[in-house]
Amino acid sequence: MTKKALTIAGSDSGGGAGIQADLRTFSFHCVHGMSAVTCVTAQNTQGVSRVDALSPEAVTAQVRAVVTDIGVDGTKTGMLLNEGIIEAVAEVVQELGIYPLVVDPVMVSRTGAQLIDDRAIATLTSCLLPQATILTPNRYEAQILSGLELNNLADMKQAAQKIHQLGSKAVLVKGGGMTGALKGVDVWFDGDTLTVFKTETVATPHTHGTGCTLSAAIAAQLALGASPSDAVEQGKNYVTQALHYAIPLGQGTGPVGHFFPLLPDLAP
Ligand SMILES: Nc1ncnc2c1ncn2[C@@H]1O[C@H](COP(=O)(O)OP(=O)(O)O)[C@@H](O)[C@H]1O
Ligand SMILES: Cc1ncc(COP(=O)(O)OP(=O)(O)O)c(N)n1
Repeated sequence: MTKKALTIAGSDSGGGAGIQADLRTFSFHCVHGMSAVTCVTAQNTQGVSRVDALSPEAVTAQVRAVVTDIGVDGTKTGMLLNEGIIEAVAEVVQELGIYPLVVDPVMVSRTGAQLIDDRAIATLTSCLLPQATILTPNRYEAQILSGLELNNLADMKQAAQKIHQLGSKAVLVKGGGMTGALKGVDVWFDGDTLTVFKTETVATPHTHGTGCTLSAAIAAQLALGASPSDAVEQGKNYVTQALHYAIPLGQGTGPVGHFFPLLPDLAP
């Protein structure tokens, strides 16, 4: 039977991140992909120039429409943008019980710029994080959530354990924003086991969409029935492959190659 996955996230007009990356990732995994759009970004490989939010009601209407008719085997959230959308998403997730749930707490860009305001961060932390099967903060998001500075592996491990206390079942602190040998090293904590997930560091400047792609791949694996830690391991392998086939589009940071078996290897 066809498995179904839902992304609740923003649109990236450049096609590298957001719902565009999520739906490609779901397709790669042969999972039927559905979307509830939260906001529309005017974005390319060089950055985001404008963001328009949908109303919270428009977001939850999309979720209800697909859940009540088609059903959902795995859900992920991405860019939720503001307090109203976060509150509405947290409520509808709980009401409809659309778990397993991967929460990618999109708050800070790769360059360290804060994308949502402090009230939205507080609401995300109190309402949505405790519902997450797996929470996937990047380096900067993990710094905000843990109150720690992340400079080495010991810091990442400590942050994962501290963030776990916020209530998610498991936490994956992602290392794409770390430097040197730690770039691409992720740390997992589920309240019991502390695991370091490492593939290899891919030497490409074209890393746009890695976080969205990873959380979508994990949601797809969960929808297919994988355990949370197996879903992360598979998802990480997928992102690493997609990075090897990253596509040098535009003037800035190009997207990862979601359909790498069909693509030429363009890595330097
Ligand atoms: N250059 C790289 N080589 C290998 N893995 C990477 C690289 N950059 C990012 N990753 C991996 O991509 C995934 C997404 O992490 P990250 O880029 O930190 O997230 P975000 O896009 O949310 O900032 C993680 O598994 C991370 O380790
Ligand atoms: C619409 C939208 N959602 C999320 C992001 C962030 O993408 P992500 O894969 O987490 O990471 P970067 O590509 O920004 O490193 C986005 N840019 N747009």
